Formats: sequence, C-alpha cells, structure tokens
Amino acid sequence: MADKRQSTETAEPFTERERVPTVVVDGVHITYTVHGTKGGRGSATSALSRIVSRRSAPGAREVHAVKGVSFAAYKGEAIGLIGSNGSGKSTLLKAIAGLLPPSRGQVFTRGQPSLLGVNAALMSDLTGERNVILGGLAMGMSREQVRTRYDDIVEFSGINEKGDFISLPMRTYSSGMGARLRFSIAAAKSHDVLLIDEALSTGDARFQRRSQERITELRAEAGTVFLVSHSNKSILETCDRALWLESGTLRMDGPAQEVVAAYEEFTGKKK
Ligand SMILES: Nc1ncnc2c1ncn2[C@@H]1O[C@H](COP(=O)(O)OP(=O)(O)OP(=O)(O)O)[C@@H](O)[C@H]1O
Repeated sequence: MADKRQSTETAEPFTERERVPTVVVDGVHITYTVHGTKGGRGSATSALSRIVSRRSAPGAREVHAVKGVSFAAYKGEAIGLIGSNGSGKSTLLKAIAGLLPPSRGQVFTRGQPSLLGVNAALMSDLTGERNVILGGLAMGMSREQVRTRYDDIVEFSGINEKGDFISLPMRTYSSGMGARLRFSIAAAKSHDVLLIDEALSTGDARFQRRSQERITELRAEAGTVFLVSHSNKSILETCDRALWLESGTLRMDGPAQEVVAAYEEFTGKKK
C-alpha cells in the first residue's frame, strides 16, 4: 500500500522542477599568457627560432585568471556571477561559451551556449538591418526564422523609435543603441545556455526593464541563463542563484540574496 508521501508525489509528478544539468564546470583553471611584457618585440628570426625550439618569448607572463572553479548549473536556473574587478567573471563566462580552453579541468555543456556580450561582433559598416539578418543566421536561425522574427527584433531593440535608424550603418549608432540591438538579436532565439556579460547595464531604464522581462521568458523556455553584472540590483531581480568569484576562486555559491548580502558585506557598501 502506498504511503501518503508517495501518493502526493504520484498525483503531481511534474510540479517539481526536473534537475537537468546544463553546464558542469569541473576544477577549471584558466591561464592567460601575456607576451612582450619585457623590452621590445624582438626580431622575426628570433621569434621563428623560439617557435622551432618551443621556447617561450622573453618576458612572457602568465595570468592565472580562474583557479579551480567547480559547479553545476541546471535547466531553468538564472545564475548571477559577481565579484570585484578582475576576479575572473568574464573569463569564466568565455570558458563556458567554449571560447577559452581551460588550462586544467573541464567544462561540459548540454546544447550550444551563446555568449551575449556588449562587444558581440556585429559589423559596424553594415546597416542594422543586415546585422539582424547575419546575427540571426550566425546564432543558428534559419532564413525563414530570421524573416519571421525580424520585425520583433527591431521593435524590441527600439532602434527605430526615433527615426529609421535600422537602415543606417551600425557605426552611426550610440554605444547603447548597439548594445540594445545585440541583446535583441540574441534574445530573439531560445537558448540552451545564454551567457550575458553586463548587457543589462547598457541601454536606458526602459530597455533594461524589457531585457529583464525577456530573460525571465528565456528562463521559462527552459534554458539556463548566466549574467555577469556589477549591479547587485540586476542580479537580485534577474537571478535566483549567484556565484561569487574573488581572485579567480569561487568564494560562495548559493541563493542570490544570501550571496549578494555576503558580497555587500565584503565590499562594505551597497551597490
Ligand atoms: N586577454 C587577456 N590577457 C591577459 N590577461 C587577461 C585577459 N583578460 C583578462 N585578463 C586578466 O584575467 C583576470 C580576470 O579578468 P576578467 O576580465 O575575467 O575579470 P572580471 O571579473 O570579468 O573583471 P571586471 O569586473 O573588471 O570586468 C584579470 O587579472 C585580468 O587582468
């Protein structure tokens, strides 16, 4: 005979969120090698002989940006990455996106992660219109999908609110307008894993509110969202979990409210 607890579970089998891991970061270290930290660049022949003999360049210095970070992220989570300047947040995000190979450890992802940075590569000489199409295709949308979502993307970005800017080259946009268009292109698609670097800190208050709403929708569409931000308010409004990095190590991982509170105590001021 089934006990009470079991029968409750079978009556509502789908109410509890399935814990499907989307990103597993396992003991990841990331080291940058910075060349030319001493003297000039040296001659071409000396560089060639270094390559042949596999010696490193004189003055090459290592920057150990991420030091042994491990965590697992699950479907439906929105995770904030917080920490002081240079603590390794952007580096970790790039590693999850597959853009930087870990020097040690491994990153596993389910599906294709998309990194949405304020520096995402759009072509400044092309019009906003062409960039929407190319950006959509680059994210893996079909031509048909780009065509059907084009108007929504432009409307979401608000680029055309003060005139027909979408038919002008992107180099004529303000940095906020460019960031809004990048966010709108990336947010037009549901992502398995969406990585956002400071995107919410650009754009005006109205656009920030709209992008937060879109992130909430993307979460509902069952992806996982990572958000790097220096705005603790954005983290609290958008994320349910936070990772606090300091000097490349993971100092705390837990509910966003608790982690942000500890970080605020550490920094000694509210942001
Ligand atoms: N391309 C690079 N080459 C060499 N060192 C780098 C490079 N990018 C970042 N670093 C170094 O790696 C460390 C972590 O940088 P990262 O940009 O990941 O920090 P962050 O937490 O995102 O900082 P911020 O909050 O200032 O954006 C820093 O010491 C930085 O100097």
